[in-house]
Amino acid sequence: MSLAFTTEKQLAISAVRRACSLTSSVFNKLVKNETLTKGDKSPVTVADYSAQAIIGSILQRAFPQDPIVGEEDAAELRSESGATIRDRIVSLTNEALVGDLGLGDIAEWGIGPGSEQTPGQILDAIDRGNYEGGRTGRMWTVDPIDGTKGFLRGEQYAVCLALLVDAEVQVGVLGCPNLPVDPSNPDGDKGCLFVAVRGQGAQQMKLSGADPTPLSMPPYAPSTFNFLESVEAAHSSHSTNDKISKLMGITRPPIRMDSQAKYACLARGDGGAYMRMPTGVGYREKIWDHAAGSLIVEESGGIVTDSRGQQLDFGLGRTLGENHGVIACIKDAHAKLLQAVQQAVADEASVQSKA
Ligand SMILES: Nc1ncnc2c1ncn2[C@@H]1O[C@H](COP(=O)(O)OS(=O)(=O)O)[C@@H](OP(=O)(O)O)[C@H]1O
Ligand SMILES: [Mg+2]
Ligand SMILES: [Mg+2]
Ligand SMILES: [Mg+2]
Repeated sequence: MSLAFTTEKQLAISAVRRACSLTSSVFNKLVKNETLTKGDKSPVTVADYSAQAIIGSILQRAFPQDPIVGEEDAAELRSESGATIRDRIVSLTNEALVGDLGLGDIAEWGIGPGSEQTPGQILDAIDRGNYEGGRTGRMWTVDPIDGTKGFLRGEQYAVCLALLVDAEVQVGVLGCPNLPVDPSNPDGDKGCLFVAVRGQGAQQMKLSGADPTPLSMPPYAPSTFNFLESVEAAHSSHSTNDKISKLMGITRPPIRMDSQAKYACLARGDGGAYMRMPTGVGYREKIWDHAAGSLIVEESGGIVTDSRGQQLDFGLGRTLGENHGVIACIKDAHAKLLQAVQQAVADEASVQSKA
C-alpha cells in the first residue's frame, strides 16, 4: 500500500528547500554585505516575494487546481513604482528555479536548468496566494519568510508550507536555514528541514534532504520545562507568559526565538511549550503562521490548542479568527499548563475590571 500524500510531501520539501536557498543567498548578498540603513526592509521584501514566487510556481506546475493562501501578493509589484524591485525579484526567482536538481527534485515541477519563468508568470505565481481559504477541499498555505525580523537580524526565521484538506493540515514543511542541525552543538552545522504528514510522524533532515531523523518529544520533566516565545513583545504577551510560568513553578527563563522555528524546536525536545498569548490589540493570527508548525508538533507527540483548550480552526479563512492564543505543549503537560493559562487569564481579567 502506498502512503498518502507522498508526492505532496516531496514537492513541499523541494519547494521549501529551493526557497531557502534563495533566502540565504539574499541574506548573504544584501543583508550581510551591504550597509543597510536602520529600518530598511527592502532585502526582506525582495526575499519574501521571491520565495513565494518559487513556491507558487512549483505548485502551479504540479497541482494547478490547488488554491494557495499566501502571505504576500504582487499588487505593489505590478504598479509603476514597483518596477525596480520587480526586476530583482524576477532575476532572483529564476536564479533559484534553474538551480540543479537535488535529492527528490523532479524536473516536471518546473525546476532545474531551463526552467526560467517570464516576469508575468512570476507575478502570477505570487498572486496564486490570494485564495481566501475556507473549510472544504484542498488548499496550500505559505509563509515565504516567517520571522522577518529574525531574518534581518541573521537569527531564526522559517520558510513555511502546508497542505490542508477540509481545513485539516495534512502535510507541513518548515525550512530553517539558520537553525543548528544538532541542538547540543549550537555552533555546528546550520540548516534544517522539518517535515510531517498526518498519521505518518515527523522528521528532521538537513536542508539538502539528507539524514532524515524521526522526531519525538520527550516526556514532561518539570526540572527542564520552560517556554518558547516570540522575540517581539508586540506579537505575544511576555507578561502573561511570565504569570503562567510562575503559576506552573517554572524557574528556567523562556527561550526567545523568531518564527515557527519555535514549533520545530519544541518538536525536537527544546523547552516544553510554545506559548503565544494575545497582546489584546485585536490582531488575528494568520493560518500560514501555524499550519505547518502545529502538524510537526502534533506528529512528534505534542498537543496544540488555543488558550481555551480548543483545536486551532484552519477553516475560517486566512486567519484563525478571534485570537485566543496558541499553546503547543508536550502531551502530558498540556492539561496542567492549560489550567495555569486559564488561571492567569482570569487573574488578568479581574485586575482589569478593578482598574
Ligand atoms: N500584533 C501581532 N500579534 C501576533 N502576531 C503578529 C503580530 N504582528 C505580526 N505578527 C505575526 O508574527 C509573525 C512572526 O512570528 P513570531 O512572533 O513567532 O516571531 S517574532 O519573534 O515576532 O519574529 C509574523 O510573521 P511574518 O510577517 O511572516 O514575519 C506575523 O505574521
Ligand atoms: Mg509569518
Ligand atoms: Mg512572512
Ligand atoms: Mg509579514
